[in-house]
Amino acid sequence: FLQKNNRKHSLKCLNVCVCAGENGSSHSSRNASVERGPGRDRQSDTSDSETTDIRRINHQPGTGDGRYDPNKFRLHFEKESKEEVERRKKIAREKILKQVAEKELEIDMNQIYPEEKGLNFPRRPSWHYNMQREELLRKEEKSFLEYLQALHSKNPPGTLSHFEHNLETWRQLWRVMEMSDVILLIVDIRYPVLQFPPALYHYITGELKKYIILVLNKVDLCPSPLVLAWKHYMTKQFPHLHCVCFTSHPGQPYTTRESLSILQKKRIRKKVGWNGGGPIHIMRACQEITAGRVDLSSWEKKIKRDAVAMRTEGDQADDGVESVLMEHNSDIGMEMNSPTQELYKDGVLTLGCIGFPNVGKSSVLNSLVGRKVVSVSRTPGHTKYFQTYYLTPTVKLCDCPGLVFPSQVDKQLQILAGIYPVSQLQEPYSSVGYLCERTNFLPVLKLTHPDHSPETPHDSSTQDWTAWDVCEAWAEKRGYKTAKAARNDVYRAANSLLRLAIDGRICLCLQPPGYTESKDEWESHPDLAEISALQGRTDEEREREDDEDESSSELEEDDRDADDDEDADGDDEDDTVKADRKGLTLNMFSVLGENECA
Ligand SMILES: Nc1nc2c(ncn2[C@@H]2O[C@H](COP(=O)(O)OP(=O)(O)OP(=O)(O)O)[C@@H](O)[C@H]2O)c(=O)[nH]1
Repeated sequence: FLQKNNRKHSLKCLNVCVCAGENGSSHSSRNASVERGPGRDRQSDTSDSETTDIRRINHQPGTGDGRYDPNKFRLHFEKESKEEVERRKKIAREKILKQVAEKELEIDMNQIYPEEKGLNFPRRPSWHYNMQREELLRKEEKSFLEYLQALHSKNPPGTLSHFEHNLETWRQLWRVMEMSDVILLIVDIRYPVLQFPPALYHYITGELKKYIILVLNKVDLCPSPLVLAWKHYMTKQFPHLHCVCFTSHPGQPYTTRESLSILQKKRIRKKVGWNGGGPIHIMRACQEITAGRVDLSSWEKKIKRDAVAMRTEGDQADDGVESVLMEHNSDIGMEMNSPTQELYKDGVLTLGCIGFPNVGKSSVLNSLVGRKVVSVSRTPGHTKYFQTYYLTPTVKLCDCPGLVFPSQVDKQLQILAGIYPVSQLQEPYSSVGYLCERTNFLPVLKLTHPDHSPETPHDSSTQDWTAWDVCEAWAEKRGYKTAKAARNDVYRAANSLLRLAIDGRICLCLQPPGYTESKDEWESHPDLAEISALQGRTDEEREREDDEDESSSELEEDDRDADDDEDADGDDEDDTVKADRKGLTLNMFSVLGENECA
C-alpha cells in the first residue's frame, strides 16, 4: 500500500514538475472567516484558503512557444493539500504554547539529512559534445524525474520539507559548480545544519575534487560563543571545509532567549555596507587553497584600498573600474562545460557563491566587490539567475540563485529560516507557534491576551496562549484590520511576526549538539575575541550601544513600522510582494462579506 501510495505521490509530483505552458503565479487573496468559539469574535484569516487551486508556483515554467518566460527561475515547491493546511490551522488555534527546553534547540546534521533517506540533489546527466541541445534538455528532464521518483520512493508523502522543483534552478547550480574552482557555500549562522546538504559537500569535494569555503554568514545575529561552537562543529563533521565567519551588518546587538528585544531598524541601517573583516578571511582561505597557483595580490590590495575608502568616505567603497558585470541570464541549456575543466584557467580563480535562499549570498558578493552590484532582498528566491563579475583581473565571482535541497527539517522551522517566501504561505500560524515556543516572545512583543477583560488586572505571562492568540494580539497591537469588516487581520499579523523572525529581530538560533552543557567552555574560549571583533561588538562598541537612549516609546515606534518598511536597501521587489507586505494586495473578494467567501 505504502509503495503504491508513494508512486501515486511521485506521479502527482511529476505531473506538477513537467507540465509546460502554465505560465505565471497568480497572486490572489481571499478572505476566509474562522469561527473562534463561543464568546469570541470571528477573526479574519486572509490567507489564501484555496490557493492550492490557484497558486502556480509548483508548475514547471515555460510558455511552451519558446518566448521569454519571466517565471523561468521562480522558486517551485510542491503544493500542500488543503486538508494538511486546515489541520495545521486547527492546531494553531487550539494548542496551548509551551516553552521548549533550551536543549531542544540542539540539532544534529543527521536529524535533518538522515543518511538512509538518500537525500541527494539532482545531478546533470552525462553528455557529449555531439549532442543536440534539445536532446540534452530532454535527457536532463528525464533524469530529473527519475531523481524525484527515487527520492519519493524512500521518503513517504509529508516527510520531506519543501524543496526546489524547478529544474531550471538546478541547472544554474550545475553550471556554477562546473565553472567554479572554489565554491563559497553560504549558510545563515542561525541555521547552519538546515542549509548544509552533506550530499553537496561529498559531491564537490569527492567527485569534483574542488574546494568549499563554508561562509557562516549573518554572525551579527548570533551570540559569539554560539558562532564559535557552530564553526567547530561544522569543521569537525566535514574536515575538508574551510570555514569563515562573515557579516554584512556588523555592530548590531543580538537577541538571546534570555534577553530578547526587537532590534531597531535604524540601527540595522546605520551599519549596512562593506565590512573589512569578512572579505579578508575569504581571501586568506583562497590563498591557502590556491597555494600560489593564482596571483591574488590584486585582491589583497583591493581589500586594503576598500578599507581605506570606507574609513575616509564612511560609505561603500567604489573604485568602479575593476568590478564589471560580465554576464547574466545565460541560457544554461546551451552551456556544455566539462565538470572537470582545468582549474584556475588563464590564471583566474573562479568563486561560485551558492546557498539556500535568503542566506545572504548577494550581500556577501556585494561585500566582496565593495559596492552594491547585486540587489538584496528579504524575499527568498530574489536572485533568479546566476551572474558573473570580475572582482579583480584574477578573481571572478558567480552568484547562483538560492536553492532549497530536500531535507527532513520541520516545515515550520524551514519557514522561519527564510527559505520559503512568507508572502506565499498558505498557513503561517503554526510557524508563529514554533517560534513562540522557542523564544521569549511575550516580554518582547508586549502583548495583551485577546481574552483579557478590561476589568481584571492583566498579566499576559500567566495566561494560556495559542499561536492564533499571539497573532490576534499582534494584529490588535499593530492595528492590522481587514479591509471590509475591520476585524483583526490575523493572517497579516502572522506574516509580520514571521518577517521579524527572518530578519533576526525576534531571534531564534539553533545550537550544535552538546552546546547547552559546554556553554561555559565556549563563553571563555580564546578565539571569542576574534568573533566579537568581526561582529563589531568590541567593548567600546558595546558601551556606545548602552549609552544610546533606548526609551520604550522609541522601541514602540520602531516596532510599529518594522515590517511595513521596504527593504533596508530599498531594493527592487515584485510590486505584488511589496503591496502584499503592506497589506495592499488587491483583494478581489474584499467586496464580499466575510460569510460569503468562506
Ligand atoms: N543581519 C544580517 N542580515 C543580513 C546579512 N546579510 C544579508 N542579510 C539580510 O538577509 C536578507 C537576504 O539577503 P540576500 O543577500 O538578498 O540573500 P540571498 O541569499 O542573495 O537571497 P536569494 O536572492 O533569496 O537567494 C536581506 O534582508 C539582507 O539584508 C548579515 O550579514 N546580517
